[in-house]
Amino acid sequence: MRALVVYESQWGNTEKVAQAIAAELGTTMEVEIVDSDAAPASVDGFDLVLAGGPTHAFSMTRPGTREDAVRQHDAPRIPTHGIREWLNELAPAPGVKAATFDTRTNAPRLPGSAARAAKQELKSLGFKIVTRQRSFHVHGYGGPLVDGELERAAEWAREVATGLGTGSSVTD
Ligand SMILES: Cc1cc2nc3c(=O)[nH]c(=O)nc-3n(C[C@H](O)[C@H](O)[C@H](O)COP(=O)(O)O)c2cc1C
Repeated sequence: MRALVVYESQWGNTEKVAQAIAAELGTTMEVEIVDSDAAPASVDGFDLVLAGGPTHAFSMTRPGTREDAVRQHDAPRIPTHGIREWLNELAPAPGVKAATFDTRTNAPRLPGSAARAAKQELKSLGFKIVTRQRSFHVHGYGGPLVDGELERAAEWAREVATGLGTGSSVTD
């Protein structure tokens, strides 16, 4: 079993969550973790794909929201290719297993989720969603992560690994 974890991150919170997920999956399978800017255009050779990014304006980031993060909130880095752009260019992969995650601000609690939007894109590319998407919370916009979120990330990764064996797919 080979897994690919693709993440996008401006302050590093989603990156930390992705690393916790990759480390947990790595106890039972081979895992590659890449930034969305460096993610491959095809997932050939992978059996499982996990994609995660920050929630911006109730969904996946866009170039404009990433610029706002830098200009208005002093984010230290700006991806040129977020998860949205990566998915837009990704080759279809019928039957490849997948799940999505995101980070969101803890206060105020807002509706919408990058993970939900990314899941819909993966489904339309033929991926089989094996576990319900999961959100992890940060303080404010820049973080840090709320206490316990990295443990929740590892727990979610164990759920994903367990879901691989059941053969069922998640539809909502
Ligand atoms: C322009 C912008 C829009 C945002 N919109 C939302 C939102 O709609 N809902 C939410 O929960 N958090 C929102 N956030 C907070 C981000 O989700 C938060 O910055 C992110 O989780 C940090 O992750 P990172 O360190 O990986 O970049 C927004 C942040 C920015 C900069």
